[in-house]
Amino acid sequence: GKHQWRCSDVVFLCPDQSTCEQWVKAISNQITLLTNRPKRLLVYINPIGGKKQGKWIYDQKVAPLFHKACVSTDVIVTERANHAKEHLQTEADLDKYDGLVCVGGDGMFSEIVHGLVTRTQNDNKVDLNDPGAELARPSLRIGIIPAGSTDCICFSTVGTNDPVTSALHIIVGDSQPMDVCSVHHNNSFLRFSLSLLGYGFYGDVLSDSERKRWLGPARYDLAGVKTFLNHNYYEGTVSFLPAEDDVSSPRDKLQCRSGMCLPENTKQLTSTLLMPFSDRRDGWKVINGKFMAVNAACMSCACPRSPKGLSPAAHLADGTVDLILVRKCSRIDFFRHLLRHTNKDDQFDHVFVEVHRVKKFDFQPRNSETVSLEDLSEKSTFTPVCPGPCTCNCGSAHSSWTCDGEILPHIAIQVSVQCQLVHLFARGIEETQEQQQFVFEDL
Ligand SMILES: Nc1ncnc2c1ncn2[C@@H]1O[C@H](COP(=O)(O)OP(=O)(O)OP(=O)(O)O)[C@@H](O)[C@H]1O
Ligand SMILES: CCCCCCCCCCCCC/C=C/[C@@H](O)[C@H](CO)NC(=O)CCCCC
Ligand SMILES: [Ca+2]
Repeated sequence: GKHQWRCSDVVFLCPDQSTCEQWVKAISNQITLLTNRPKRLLVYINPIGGKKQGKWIYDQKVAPLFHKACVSTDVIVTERANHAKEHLQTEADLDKYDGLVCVGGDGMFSEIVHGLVTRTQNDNKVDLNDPGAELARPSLRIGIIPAGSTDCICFSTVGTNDPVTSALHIIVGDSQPMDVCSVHHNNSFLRFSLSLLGYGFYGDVLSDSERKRWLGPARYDLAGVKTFLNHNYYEGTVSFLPAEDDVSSPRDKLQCRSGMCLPENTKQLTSTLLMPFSDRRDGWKVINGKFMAVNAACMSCACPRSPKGLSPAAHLADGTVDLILVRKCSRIDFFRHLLRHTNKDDQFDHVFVEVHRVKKFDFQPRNSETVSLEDLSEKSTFTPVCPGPCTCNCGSAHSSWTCDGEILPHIAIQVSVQCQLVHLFARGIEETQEQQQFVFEDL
């Protein structure tokens, strides 16, 4: 139930020893033929993510299953932030392995992706700072054993945050491609975004929650309430290149399910993404405004706190990102909007919310071409939305971007979807027949 997988024993009875040996041999031979199954894995464990249970979860729930399935492992328990990323980037002998395993949350998974993708670009002499470069795809798949606070990437790709389920998807060698957004500031690469890139509300929640890391997962709730009460809005310009196919839309209520987002279903998308960089302004749309939040979700961002996610119909590997613009509104309206993330109501059905399915977008804060966080820390260059005392709670002129839980050092950014850049040991969220029927009736 609820997308959870469990191990089950099957007992075969046979009349004599030699038949038994024949069966064992035949079964082993068949398993060897399953080339999708990984045999050697490199495992990174973040011992301090989430409730600090990463090591325990791996040792108690995952390692015994790998052992049973004859999957050999090298395990690295990280000693500091960026340990896993640097190890992958420079040291790890990747030819020895069939895949990587990340035991931790979204932040740890982001480290692994950054390490692996950077290593792949270096090996292929691709310049990450060039926003128009075609990135090389890593050959190793990544498995996520959820042990963080939000674990939204695991939840959105498997349907549950359960270490045993994730371990079994790794063992059977599932494969799910995944879109990644690259984020640049002018011609310098900042980061990849794998789940939520958020300015305004989520940027403020994350900035505040980083100061409360000692609180564990509860830090997000406390920072969320504080940010909600501050009720800040921010001015800026969003320019975007809409995804031109009209077959899908962020409001079509068609959730991404197992088998939908596979390379064979989305071949045409990868080719349209490789347009020359110089043509990039054709077909772009520009929106100026005062925003409570500018969010970009390249997958649904479903998590236990919001089971249908930030953009329920976003697809895992369709080469697009859903850009959600929440304009300045009253506190009660914003509360209604937030609340709809937690129930079945449509969070986009408000006059102050619009959502676009896009391939690329830029954000430029008002009154600034090159604002960086260093600039913001200097009072002299600080430009408030409302000069002098005001009653609008504008607080400060600029928010910051959160990128999978990390704060970006720049506010003016350019974002571009890298279609199916990485592959996970997952198969997307599986659906029961009743659930399919329900979606059909809804449509
Ligand atoms: N040994 C370590 N000591 C300190 N920090 C670490 C260590 N290993 C990894 N990290 C950092 O910890 C950060 C948070 O980890 P992780 O994502 O696993 O947990 P979380 O923040 O609780 O969960 P989530 O990202 O799902 O909210 C990561 O960004 C990672 O860079
Ligand atoms: C009235 C009730 C209001 C409830 C509103 C709930 C809305 C929840 C949407 C959550 C979307 C999470 C997307 C995941 C982002 C992760 O990459 C990031 C790092 O782990 N976590 C957060 O940003 C943590 C973000 C936490 C935000 C509160
Ligand atoms: Ca997508």
